[in-house]
Amino acid sequence: MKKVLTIAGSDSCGGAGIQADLKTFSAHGLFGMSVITAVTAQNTQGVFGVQDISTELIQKQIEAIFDDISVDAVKIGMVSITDTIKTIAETLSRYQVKNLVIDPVMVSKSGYHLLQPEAKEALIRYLLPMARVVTPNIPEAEVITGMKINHLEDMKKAAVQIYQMKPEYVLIKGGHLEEEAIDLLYDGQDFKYYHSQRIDTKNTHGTGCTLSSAIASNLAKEMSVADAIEAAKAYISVAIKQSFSIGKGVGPTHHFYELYKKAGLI
Ligand SMILES: Nc1ncnc2c1ncn2[C@@H]1O[C@H](COP(=O)(O)OP(=O)(O)OP(=O)(O)O)[C@@H](O)[C@H]1O
Ligand SMILES: Cc1ncc(COP(=O)(O)O)c(N)n1
Repeated sequence: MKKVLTIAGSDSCGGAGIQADLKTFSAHGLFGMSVITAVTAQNTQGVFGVQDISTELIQKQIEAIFDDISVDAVKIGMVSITDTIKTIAETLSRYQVKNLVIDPVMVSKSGYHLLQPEAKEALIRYLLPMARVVTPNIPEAEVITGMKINHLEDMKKAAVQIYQMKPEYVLIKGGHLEEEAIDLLYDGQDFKYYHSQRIDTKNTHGTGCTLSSAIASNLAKEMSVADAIEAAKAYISVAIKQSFSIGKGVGPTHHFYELYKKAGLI
């Protein structure tokens, strides 16, 4: 059984963060594990409070896993503050970490700053160079590069700039584009596009968390990066199509991979 770890924040309403990640791992038939960086009080309408976990406990969670268990892939999501980032980078650097996917979570769909703006530099400096794949959405790619992204040509320029920050692959997600939801992969040489029809729904809470966890799951299964993203894109597209309303705001995606496969949806 392949084992996948998420290092991220808890989302009390279960649509994003640790909860979305663990559901995605299970839906891929994998064993999921978690290191919780922060606990958020959150629902479909907003984030109402955040408690960062101490750096001591974050370090101990990581050590407890890696000292005992072999980990086939790791996904990093919400990391909140500079101290958390430094602790994660320092602790992970003591282990052979395979297939690290970093989703540089910054602002929630409801507009809450899940990464303190001043922690951006630490994310770039300490975490990005450890990544096999980094998966910014367009607003995150804008913050990381300092450039405005309006169309595909801008996405390409941003991908080249982020690649210089030393991840192995850059995937810029086009969920925030107006037309098609095109994602762009750059490996330092070539660009690859992942197309999907834009699905007309407001229920996209946790789409980025789900996509990055699906990529980590597929990498754990020893797929190539290009194939892992292709399969993850198929997964998120169906998960968005099957999304539903819980509460009054932005609802979650739905995770039933095996069911989707049997139904011929993937
Ligand atoms: N309405 C949509 N229809 C189809 N695909 C979408 C839609 N919205 C997002 N996607 C896809 O979902 C994936 C996640 O992209 P998105 O840009 O939403 O990430 P994100 O903003 O980081 O998500 P989050 O912040 O909710 O975690 C990408 O593959 C993107 O193309
Ligand atoms: C703990 C946590 N991690 C990540 C997100 C981003 O997801 P979204 O942009 O859909 O709000 C979130 N809302 N909460």
